[in-house]
Amino acid sequence: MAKLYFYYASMNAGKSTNLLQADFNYRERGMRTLLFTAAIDDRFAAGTITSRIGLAAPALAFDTTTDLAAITLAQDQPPACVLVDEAQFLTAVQVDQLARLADRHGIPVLAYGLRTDFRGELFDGSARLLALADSLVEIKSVCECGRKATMNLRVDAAGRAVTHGTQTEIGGNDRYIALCRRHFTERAASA
Ligand SMILES: Nc1ncnc2c1ncn2[C@@H]1O[C@H](COP(=O)(O)OP(=O)(O)O)[C@@H](O)[C@H]1O
Ligand SMILES: Cc1cn([C@H]2C[C@H](O)[C@@H](COP(=O)(O)O)O2)c(=O)[nH]c1=O
Ligand SMILES: [Zn+2]
Repeated sequence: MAKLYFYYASMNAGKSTNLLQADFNYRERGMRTLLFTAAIDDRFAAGTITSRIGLAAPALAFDTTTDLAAITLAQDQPPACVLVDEAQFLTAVQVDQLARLADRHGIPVLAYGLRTDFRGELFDGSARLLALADSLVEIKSVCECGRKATMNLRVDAAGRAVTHGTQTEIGGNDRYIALCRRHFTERAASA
C-alpha cells in the first residue's frame, strides 16, 4: 500500500536536501517523480526546490487553489512518487488530495515541511499532515546549545526576537533561527 509520509523539522534542518536525495534515488532507478513547492516561497528561482547545500531541481509551484491530485493524475504517465516541499503551506484540502493519491491511486507521497511557525503554532498543512500521514519522520538539527532544534524563532534585522505578525513571512537564515524549546522560549520572552 502506498503511504503518505510527513518529514517535518525546524528550518535549516535539511528538508529540501532530503527531498532532493529521495527524488534522485527514484530517478536513478529509472522511475518518474513529480515535485511540488510553494509558489509563495520565492527565496530562490520560482518553481525550483533549492537546498542550502547547493542541490536544486525544477518543481511545479502550488498555491492554495492548486489541485495537486488532478495535476498528478493528468501527467502522461503517473509518477512513481510525488514529493512536496514547503508542505506547511498546503491547505487541509490539499493534504486530503495527497492522501487520496496514496490510497486510491497507489502513489506514495513524501511531504516535507515545518511543524510550527514563529509562535510555536502549527501551520494548517502541518496540522493536517500530522493528523493524516501514515508515517511521521522528524529530521533533526541542533540548537546553538547542542539540544535538538525543534522551534523557529523569527528575528528582525537587528537579531531581536519577533513574536507578533503574520504567520507567513518568507525568509531564510537572516529572518529565522532554529532553536531548542528552552532557548526559543527564553529569546521570545525577551522580545
Ligand atoms: N556547504 C554545505 N555543506 C554541508 N552542509 C551544508 C552546507 N551548506 C548548508 N549545509 C547544511 O544544510 C542544511 C540545510 O539544508 P536545507 O535542505 O536547505 O534545509 P531546510 O530545507 O530544512 O531549510 C543545514 O543543516 C546546513 O548546515
Ligand atoms: C517559521 C516560519 C517560517 N516561514 C517561512 C520562512 C521560509 O520561507 C519557509 C521555510 O523555509 P525552509 O528553510 O524550507 O524550512 O517558511 C513562515 O512563513 N512563517 C514562519 O513562522
Ligand atoms: Zn538551545
